[in-house]
Amino acid sequence: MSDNSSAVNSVLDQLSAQGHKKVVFCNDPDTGLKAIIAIHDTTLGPAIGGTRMWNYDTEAEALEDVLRLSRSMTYKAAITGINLGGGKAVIIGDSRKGKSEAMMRSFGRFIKNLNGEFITAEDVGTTTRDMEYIRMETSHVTGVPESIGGAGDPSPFSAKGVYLGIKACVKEVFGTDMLAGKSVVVQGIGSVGEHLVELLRNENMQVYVSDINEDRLQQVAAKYKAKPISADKIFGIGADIYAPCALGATINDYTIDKLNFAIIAGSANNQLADEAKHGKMLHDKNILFAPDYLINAGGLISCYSELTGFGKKRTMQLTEHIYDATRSVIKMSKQENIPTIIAANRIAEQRIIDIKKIKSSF
Ligand SMILES: NC(=O)c1ccc[n+]([C@@H]2O[C@H](COP(=O)([O-])OP(=O)(O)OC[C@H]3O[C@@H](n4cnc5c(N)ncnc54)[C@H](O)[C@@H]3O)[C@@H](O)[C@H]2O)c1
Repeated sequence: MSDNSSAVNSVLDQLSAQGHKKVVFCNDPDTGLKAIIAIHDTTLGPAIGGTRMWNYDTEAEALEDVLRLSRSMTYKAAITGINLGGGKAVIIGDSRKGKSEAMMRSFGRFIKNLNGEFITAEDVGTTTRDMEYIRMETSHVTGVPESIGGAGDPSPFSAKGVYLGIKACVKEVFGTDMLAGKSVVVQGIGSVGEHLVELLRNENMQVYVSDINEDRLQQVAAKYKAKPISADKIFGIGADIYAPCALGATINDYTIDKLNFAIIAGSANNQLADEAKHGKMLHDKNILFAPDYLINAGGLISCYSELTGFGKKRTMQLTEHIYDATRSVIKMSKQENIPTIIAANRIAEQRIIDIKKIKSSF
């Protein structure tokens, strides 16, 4: 028998390192499903997190991604003031070729077996249709279409939160939250990016847009009178704000010295390749970073509303808190001379500590 103990230890070590509660590996040869569900923390409520389908090169890469993303969900829910914990799921495979109803329903059964400890939603590589398939097997799924009782597409709420986060940062840097005349580069004009461009153009901002999908780039640029720029020009442009709305880790060892912006505020999850290192470098360079998990929480709030039965009005009210929450993070960062991401983490962690206390008191 081969000795797998070091591999097992290394997975458990990874869980311990970031404080994860549980990881479930899902394997269904009949449908080709290979997935990992990570539950980071459930102090505040059941763990919620999207299901991402991605063609990871290795299982180790998939595990690393799901652990990182599930931890962010804990912080996002905590700082937003909602009663949910953090989780995430990844399905390993090509979402354009490898998906089927049977696979999604099989995945739904794995979620069902967690008895409500994990609730999922749409993410990169999955659609509302996939959520409908999961719903056929379990009620522990949100972001299903409005036609079957869900809250529908969360991206307008995500964009609204990012817009409010930008406003809070502009207030700090320029002394007023008027956006007119300020310049912004929006990287990635998909579901969230397009809504954001609309909100920013409505305020007469000078908006540069970039997307690897050339047709979409030209279409969105023309629709909102934004300026299209190629992906490799992003860091050459000097603008007031950089709004990463594509994939994560765009602030890394290679890009950090090229950043010519006063503010970074966008929807992409995990924008800092190394949270501690790059958060500190931005702080030292006097670039104001709006913590991604805070300002992109509108989508999570929409899912929470779906679970609790709130309507769109209440969802928007909760999303509007993102402005004040961002201001609080900036205030703490200044007072304690710490990076904004560290300030946000402390506020989120404090809420979890406080709620843990009241849970043990009765
Ligand atoms: N949809 C939501 O409500 C929501 C909520 C929170 C966080 N987010 C995060 O925000 C980001 C955008 O989400 P979305 O739903 O708009 O995704 P999406 O898939 O609809 O859009 C992403 C866009 O980015 C483009 N893109 C990819 N790589 C690029 C690159 N290198 N340069 C420029 N463009 C690139 C894609 O072509 C696409 O148009 C993701 O990181 C997502 O995890 C989304």
